[in-house]
Amino acid sequence: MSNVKRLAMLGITKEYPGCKANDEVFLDIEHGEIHALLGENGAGKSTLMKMLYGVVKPDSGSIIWNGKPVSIDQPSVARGLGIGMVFQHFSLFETLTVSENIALVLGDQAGNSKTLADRIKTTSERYGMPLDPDRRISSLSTGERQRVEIVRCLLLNLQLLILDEPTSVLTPQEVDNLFKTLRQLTKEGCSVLFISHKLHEVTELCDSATILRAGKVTGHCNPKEETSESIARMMVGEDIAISNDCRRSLGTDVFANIENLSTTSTGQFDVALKNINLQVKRGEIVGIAGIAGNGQEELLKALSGEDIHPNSKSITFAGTVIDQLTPLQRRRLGLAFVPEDRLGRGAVPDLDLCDNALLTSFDSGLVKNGFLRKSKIVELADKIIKKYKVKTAGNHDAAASLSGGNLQKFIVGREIDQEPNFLLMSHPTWGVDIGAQVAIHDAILQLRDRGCAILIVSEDLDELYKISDRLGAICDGQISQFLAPEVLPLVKLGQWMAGDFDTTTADNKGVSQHD
Ligand SMILES: Nc1ncnc2c1ncn2[C@@H]1O[C@H](COP(=O)(O)OP(=O)(O)OP(=O)(O)O)[C@@H](O)[C@H]1O
Repeated sequence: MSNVKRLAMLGITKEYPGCKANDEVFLDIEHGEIHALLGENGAGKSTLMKMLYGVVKPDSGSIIWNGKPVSIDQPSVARGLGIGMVFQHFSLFETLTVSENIALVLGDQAGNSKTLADRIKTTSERYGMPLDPDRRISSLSTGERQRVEIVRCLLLNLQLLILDEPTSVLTPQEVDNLFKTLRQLTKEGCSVLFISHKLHEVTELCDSATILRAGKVTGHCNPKEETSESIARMMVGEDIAISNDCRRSLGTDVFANIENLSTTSTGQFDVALKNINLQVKRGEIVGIAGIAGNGQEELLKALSGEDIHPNSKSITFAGTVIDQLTPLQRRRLGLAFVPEDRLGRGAVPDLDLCDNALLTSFDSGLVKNGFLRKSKIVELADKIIKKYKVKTAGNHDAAASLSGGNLQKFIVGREIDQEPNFLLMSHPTWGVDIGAQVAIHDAILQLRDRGCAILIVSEDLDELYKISDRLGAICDGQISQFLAPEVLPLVKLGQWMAGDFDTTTADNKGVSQHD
C-alpha cells in the first residue's frame, strides 16, 4: 500500500453547551496498526469515536478514509466503509440467539439463516473466538457476549475496529485471547483503535498512541517505549504516583453478617444465591471477584434492600436483622451503595448534579421541616465536584451529560462523603482514568481506616488485588473461601471464578486468613 493512511481525522471540533469536547483534533491511523486513544475522563475520546462511527456530527473538520473524504452521518455508513465499533455497553438482545442478534445489524447482508450460522461459525473459529450461533445471549458469559459484538464486526469486511474499554469486563484468560485475536486481525491489514485506561495493556499491545487532554491532542508516542507512569504524565500533565502499596488491615468487630443466605431465582436471567456465609468487619475491605452474571447483582441487591426477602433472617448490620428493612432504613443504619449501573441506578440521567447529590444524601441535613435547603445542596454538590475533580461545566449539568468516568467519580464521592458504616460498591473505578483511580482507591482506603466495613464486587482483578484485605470469588450463586491477596495466586482466583472451589471448607469469617 502507498502512503495513504487508513484514516485521517483533520481538525475535528465538537462543542457542547459550556464545553468544547473536541478542539481541532487530528488523528492518523495506519493500515494494520493498533492505535491507542488515551486521555483523562472527559478528555473527549468517546466524542471523537462517536463522530467516526456516525453517532455524533462534528461542528467542523473532515474525515479522510483510505485517502478519500467521507461524510459519516450514521452508523450504517460507518459499517458500510468497514468501520466496526464495540461499545462499553453491549447492544445485544438477551432473549435472541447469537445469529438473530447478528442478523439484526447486518440486515440484507446477513443472507439466509443457514448461511449466516455457517459464516458465524467459520469466522469466529478462524479468529480464535468460537461461538455457537444458536445459543441465546442470556446464556453467554460477558466474554462470550463481547465475542458476539466483535464477530458481528468481522462479518462486515472490517478495516477498522474501534474498541472502547474492551478489557474491563474480561477475565485474565479472556484478555489474552482478545489480544491474540487483535494481533491476528492486524496481520491481515485491519487497523484497531483501542481506548483504555489500563496503561499496562496499552504498553503491551499498542503500536502507537494519540493523547488527548481537554479536547485537544497533546502528544503522540510509541507505547512500547513508554511506561505506565510516563504515559500517565502525558495524559494529566503532571506526575501521578501509581503505587501498588497494599496497606492491609485485619478489621475489628463484624458489621455485616450474612449467614446461610439463599434466594430463589424469580426470572429467567436471575441467579439464585446458595447458602452464602460472609462477614465484613469494620475497618476491612472484602473483595469479591467473579464473571458477570454469577450472583453478584443478586447479592448486592439483597444487601442494599433493592430485593427484600421478607421471610429470611440471614443478614445483620451491627447485630440488627435487616432482611425486612427498606433501602432507606438500611441507609439509616449506615449503608451507602455504589451500584454497577451508574446511569439509571447510580444517578438519574436527566437530573442535575445537585438533585443527584440530594437523592441519597437528603438525610444529612439537606432537608429541614420538609423544605429543601438549596444552599446546602449546592454546597454538597460543589464539594464532591471539587474533591473528586469531576469535570463538568457546573453543578447544574445533567448527570447524562458527564463523561462516564466523571459521573462515576461523582457517585463514588457522594457515597463516601456520607461517612457510611458499611459501603457496598460494584466496580468502583470502572471507566475511571488513572489519576482518578488512585484518588478513589485512596478515598476508599481512608474510609476503611476510619472504621468503615467495605464490600467490593469487581471484575477488575488488578483493583481487587490492590485494595482488598480479603479476596474471594462468586460463581453460580456460591462464594468461595476468602484469603489475603498475598496468599491467593491469580491462577487460583481464576479457578474460583470458574466455580472450582469446595464450598464445604469455605470459612469467610476473616479470622485466620492472614496467617
Ligand atoms: N451530550 C453531551 N452534552 C453535553 N456535554 C457532553 C455530551 N457528551 C459529552 N459531553 C462533554 O464532553 C466532554 C468529553 O466527553 P467524552 O465522553 O468524549 O470524554 P471521554 O474522554 O470519553 O471520557 P471517559 O474516559 O470518562 O469516558 C466531557 O466534558 C463531557 O461532559
